[in-house]
Amino acid sequence: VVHIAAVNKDRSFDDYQRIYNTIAEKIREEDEYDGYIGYGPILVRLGWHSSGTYDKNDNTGGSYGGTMRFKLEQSDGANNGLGNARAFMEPILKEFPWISHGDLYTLGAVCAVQELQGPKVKWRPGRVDMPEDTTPKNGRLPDAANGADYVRNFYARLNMNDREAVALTGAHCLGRTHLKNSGFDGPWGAASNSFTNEFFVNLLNEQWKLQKNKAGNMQYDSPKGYMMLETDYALVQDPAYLKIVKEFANNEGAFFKEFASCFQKLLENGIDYPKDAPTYVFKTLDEQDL
Ligand code: HEM
Ligand SMILES: Cc1nc2ccc(F)cn2c1N
Repeated sequence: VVHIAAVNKDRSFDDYQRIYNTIAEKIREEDEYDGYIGYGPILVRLGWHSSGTYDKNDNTGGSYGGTMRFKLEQSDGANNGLGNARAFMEPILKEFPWISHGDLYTLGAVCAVQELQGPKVKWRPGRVDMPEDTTPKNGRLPDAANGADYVRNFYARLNMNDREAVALTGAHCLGRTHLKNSGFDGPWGAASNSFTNEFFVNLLNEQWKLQKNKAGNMQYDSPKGYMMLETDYALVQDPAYLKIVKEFANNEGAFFKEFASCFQKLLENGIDYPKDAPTYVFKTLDEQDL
């Protein structure tokens, strides 16, 4: 499968910055969502899950075709709860009908990372909505009840190495788990809406106890009421991953640098960009004094 980015000469940086600002202002406005966590974390998850179906072996899946808009992909259990993120995006699609779903879902994720004080993430337009029959089969998104070998294998399918895998999982500094979505119990204590390296600091500093939660699923809980998935905890069980976790826990800049590059790579997996395709770095609302 080949997906060529469509270079739309009628649209400029300002058009996309306007969509960025609309999303960012809506995140700021609707701050009560999910116990005042806000929509940022779930917008990051929407962009990530739109892209996480990619398979480097046949170049299928990924963000290009915007197939997250179809009910088949939405019915994948791993996508439970993302309807709230899609509902958030409905009015944006109405106001800007010229943007593709793939571009909007990935732009929303970049906007959320930046507005939650994370690193600047480069973004390129050009994804083109594909028909329903191109939707990848369910089952490509990861399952939390696994260890390091599974995690390494899963990320290899997305063409991500150990450092990229650890950095990407660092997005679990945001938001929380929800029993009704995933069967994992999210603490209110550690849930956050600012992008930091705390995921790595907590992994190393908290005492973790593997136990069955009230839905009968295994998760790691800490005395402070924090939680980690088995796939999160795998990052301190595997010596190669552990080394990177320690680096990112002690150097937030190194984490930000790696996250910025591999999050863009994740959101662009499977897409061929012509050499005249533009690359955008959006300004935050704060940088525009908005
Ligand atoms: C092995 C890989 C991964 C697994 C098994 C996994 C699993 C999960 C699960 C079970 C939840 C809770 C969903 C809910 O109950 O609402 C969650 C939340 C989340 N995940 Fe992951 N995840 C993985 C990787 C990633 C990556 C690569 C990113 C982004 C770069 C990411 C971003 C998020 C965010 C932001 C949330 C919070 C969403 C919210 O607060 O509504 N995750 N993840
Ligand atoms: C704060 C926080 N956010 C998340 C998101 C997903 C997950 F699996 C764990 N998380 C934790 N501890």
